[in-house]
Amino acid sequence: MSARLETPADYESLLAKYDTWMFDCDGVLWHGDRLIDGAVEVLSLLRSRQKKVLFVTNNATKSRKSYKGKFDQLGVEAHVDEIYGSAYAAAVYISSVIKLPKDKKVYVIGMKGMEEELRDEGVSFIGGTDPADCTTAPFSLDTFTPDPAVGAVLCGLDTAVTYTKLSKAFQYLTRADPTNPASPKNLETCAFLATNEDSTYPAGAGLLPGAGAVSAPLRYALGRDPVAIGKPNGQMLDCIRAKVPFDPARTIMIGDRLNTDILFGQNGGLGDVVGANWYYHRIRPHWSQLLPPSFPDYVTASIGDLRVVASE
Ligand SMILES: O=C(O)[C@H](O)[C@H](O)COP(=O)(O)O
Ligand SMILES: [Mg+2]
Repeated sequence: MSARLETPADYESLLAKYDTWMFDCDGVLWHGDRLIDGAVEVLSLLRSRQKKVLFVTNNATKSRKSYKGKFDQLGVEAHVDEIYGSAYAAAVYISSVIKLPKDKKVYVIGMKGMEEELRDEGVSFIGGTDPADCTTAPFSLDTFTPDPAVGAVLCGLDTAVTYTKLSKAFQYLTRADPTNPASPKNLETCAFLATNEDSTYPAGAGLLPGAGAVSAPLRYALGRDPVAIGKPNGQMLDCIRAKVPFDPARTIMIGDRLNTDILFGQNGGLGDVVGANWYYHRIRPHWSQLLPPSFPDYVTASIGDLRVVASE
């Protein structure tokens, strides 16, 4: 079971053990645009101790560059090569792992961040923030002409998700065999990808439906799950490793979700994982059946608690 971090000695022992500190963002560094108390001091303390600081977020609404803007706005020191989001990981996965042919496109259910990362990776896309897709007008198959170049659907957190977007994505994902959505022919013709599957995300005073809740209608209609690229998937760690050398045994992950952050740390063979701002998120039923409960090595109320070291 998890040990509670309490005394300066508890924190000093982690500082001695770990050179690289990976931080989840939503729910650990901030809630929406409200910074967690003490986050700035703790990050500068780690930098003063020559620690490598990395930010690893499943939030696909922003690109790494636009996240840098958010960090700047909040007065948090961060460099683009320290920031890894699921939009970036998904763009790299499409361009370098599944190697989507250059004449193919991605149909996007997502926001500007996903579009920026796909563009930066040279991946063509449609949908996303296109006003023709972000419409609440009724969707009609009679007037819809699918783009024959679409070879993948990528779904992430999209606060402007519409029935039109879901319907177009569903058409692309069942084009080869419309009578049997889950048929292997559909799988071969169009990849079903998700940046991440977080059921909720902490925004300001409470929780909102997360990326997993955006792709859920498609999962239900298709009768199959997407390939989820963000945490806990190792793809995120591969993206980091490609840019920043780190020793997993001397790396610690701090997160607020069992089935993404904690599992990501454990799957990646990281030294320890710490649950911060800790509340056991509801784990969607099918997760709890498929996965053994993963618990952090340590828990703390907030990353701000690490200040106890600085106050010595
Ligand atoms: O996509 C979502 O549901 C949220 O953006 C996600 O939960 C937040 O990502 P985090 O920074 O906690 O990994
Ligand atoms: Mg989080």
